[in-house]
Amino acid sequence: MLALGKLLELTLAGHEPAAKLQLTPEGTRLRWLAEGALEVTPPAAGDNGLDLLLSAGIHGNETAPIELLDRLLHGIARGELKPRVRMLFLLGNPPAIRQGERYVEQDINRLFNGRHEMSTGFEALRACELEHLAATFFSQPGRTRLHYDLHTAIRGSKIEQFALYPFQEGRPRSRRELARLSAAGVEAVLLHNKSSVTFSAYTYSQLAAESFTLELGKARPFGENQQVNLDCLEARLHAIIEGREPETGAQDGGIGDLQLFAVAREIIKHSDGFRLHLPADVENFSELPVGYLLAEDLSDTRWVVEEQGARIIFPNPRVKNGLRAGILVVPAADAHLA
Ligand SMILES: O=C(O)CCC(=O)N[C@@H](CCC(=O)O)C(=O)O
Ligand SMILES: [Zn+2]
Repeated sequence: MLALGKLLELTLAGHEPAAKLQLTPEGTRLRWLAEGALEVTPPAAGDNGLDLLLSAGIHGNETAPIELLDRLLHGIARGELKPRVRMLFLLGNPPAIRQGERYVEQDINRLFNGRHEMSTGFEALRACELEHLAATFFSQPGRTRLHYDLHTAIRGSKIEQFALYPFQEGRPRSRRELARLSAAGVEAVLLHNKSSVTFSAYTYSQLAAESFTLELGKARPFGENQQVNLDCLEARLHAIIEGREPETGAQDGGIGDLQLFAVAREIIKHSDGFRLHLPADVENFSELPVGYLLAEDLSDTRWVVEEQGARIIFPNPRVKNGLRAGILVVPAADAHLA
């Protein structure tokens, strides 16, 4: 196997490879760009015009997606997986991955879309570097751009695998991409309704990629991900990478059984007085009845459920003040698909 295929090993060891460029016998080029960053370029004759960015480890303790990228890269570096797409592999927060923590000083996934400029510390610098790496990768005109930012969640979920679709004013959601996600085993998609500071929001709004945050199960340490079943996604990624993706049914409008949700409200923690009235082990997509007192904060702020069919995702009272402590979602009435 080509040594550059061992991006995860290099990153865990904090090593810079001596040789930055390597070729497989078929002519696929692997180029190390920075810590945790590797570009894969197929032979020109086989290139099908897709630029695919796969990122994981934006949160350092979400290891199943990191292991998935590691398997894909090993396959490419061994010549078993033969890419027909340009690819950029990014391991988002190497120090946090080494420590097995979500982040070290601050959550990188709150520092994109320029937010890093208002902050300090290495995570702000890394967010800036990741933006540049993605912008350079997606700078070639006339190509199709796709970004999957792979995560696992802090808690269990009633819907195991789901995606979050960023928002940009006036831009319709892609039926084709939703069908592709459905075929990859994703069961639900949450449609954001405002711009955001996540990595997928940045590549979607600034780099014109089709971008998604994928939540693939519950976060566990390296080697303990037997319960996270990535078989369906992995098979679909193999097919995308090798340019042999079966028809998704999107042409006849089909997105299968994919459930679509809209953001009703984001719950923001404003102070240390914030109290979330949910059991510690509540699962994502748990339904909440109308009238339920979800949270309270200083100055008599009360978050009471008003929406029929509301469900909670990502409840987390431990976030820093000013950040999102949960999202209330409802079934999407109008998805505006193209
Ligand atoms: O499990 C949780 O509470 C958080 C899971 C997580 O990290 N989710 C992402 C979603 C990003 C998005 O809204 O697209 C995040 O919060 O960064
Ligand atoms: Zn995450």
